[in-house]
Amino acid sequence: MSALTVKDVTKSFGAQPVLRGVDLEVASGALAAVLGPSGCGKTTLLRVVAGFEQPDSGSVTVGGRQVTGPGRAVAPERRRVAVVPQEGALFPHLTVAENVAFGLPRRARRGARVGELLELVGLAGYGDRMPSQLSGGQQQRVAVARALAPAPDVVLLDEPFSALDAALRAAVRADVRAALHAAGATAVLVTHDQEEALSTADVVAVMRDGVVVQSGLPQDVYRYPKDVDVARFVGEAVVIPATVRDGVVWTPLGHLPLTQTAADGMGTVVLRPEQVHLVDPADGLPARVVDTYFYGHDASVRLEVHCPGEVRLPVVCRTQGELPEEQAVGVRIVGPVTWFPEGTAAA
Ligand SMILES: Nc1ncnc2c1ncn2[C@@H]1O[C@H](COP(=O)(O)OP(=O)(O)OP(=O)(O)O)[C@@H](O)[C@H]1O
Repeated sequence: MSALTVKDVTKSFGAQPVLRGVDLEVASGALAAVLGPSGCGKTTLLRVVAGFEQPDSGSVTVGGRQVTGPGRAVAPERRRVAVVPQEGALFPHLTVAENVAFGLPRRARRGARVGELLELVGLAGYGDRMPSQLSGGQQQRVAVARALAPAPDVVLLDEPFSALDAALRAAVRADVRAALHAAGATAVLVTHDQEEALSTADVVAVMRDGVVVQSGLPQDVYRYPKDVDVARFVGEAVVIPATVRDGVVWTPLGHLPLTQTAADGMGTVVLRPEQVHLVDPADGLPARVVDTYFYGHDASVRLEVHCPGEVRLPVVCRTQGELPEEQAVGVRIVGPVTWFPEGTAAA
């Protein structure tokens, strides 16, 4: 069953259309990421779901009850929707326990629930501290505990990790995800960080220019992007001109297997850097190293492949360490590539 359904929601600010028919469905208990570039309308969508903003048209259903629709606007506090803002926004003059209890009905504030929630977010024993005595990551966990306190139907998280430094972000992300799952909560996480969306969410909805252009499992969105823009947005993409003849795709890198069947015509194929394997120069297409970007866990190496017919093609691969510039290598493409016929492949 779906805990949240957004149907054809539109919203303009003055003459500027910001949401242009958003559809989104989140299954009960799932963590969905809404992923999109800055300004595509993510926060506005969240505000519409929370009830802070009334859309021009469309509907929002939470836990089977329509909360926004034609002639219908349930007040934010009556929606059973909780919001975790970018920076926790804890009450500075209340203790951690009091902050969490704030989300509970008055009669439940003295019971065991606050302790359970703090344990859920890994902060058992922190109840008497003041927010100023906590790290940024701990404050975000308290904000999540407070949001979960009234057992809302849906928790909305607006870029909740963006203020944390890189090392802390991954750990807090994992803990928050575990806490949401342990609580059985349905959640929507808004982010412009593709790695965060792919690694944290059960489903990813990619948003662009006020619409959800593709949603699905993180693996599917990454492997089978709907167009070249989505491919580029959810990860590094190698984009190559191609032609399909008799159902077979031809590229400057040779004949490559496709993820789907294709009608004859011109277009492009997209593959991922991890599909570009380095082999002995004698065993693959000849290439030379242009430069390397070192990321610690791996490195991204830009190559120029020397294809038949004097064609020079830029591709990217992943390696464990740097390679010297100008080094001669061989290249082999492994696994199927995604085909976009001309006209569908937004550049
Ligand atoms: N209250 C408002 N009045 C006028 N324009 C607004 C208002 N709220 C948002 N906008 C505009 O709507 C557009 C989308 O904003 P929104 O905050 O939803 O995008 P976003 O995808 O969340 O971006 P970011 O990742 O930068 O937060 C922006 O151009 C923004 O300036």
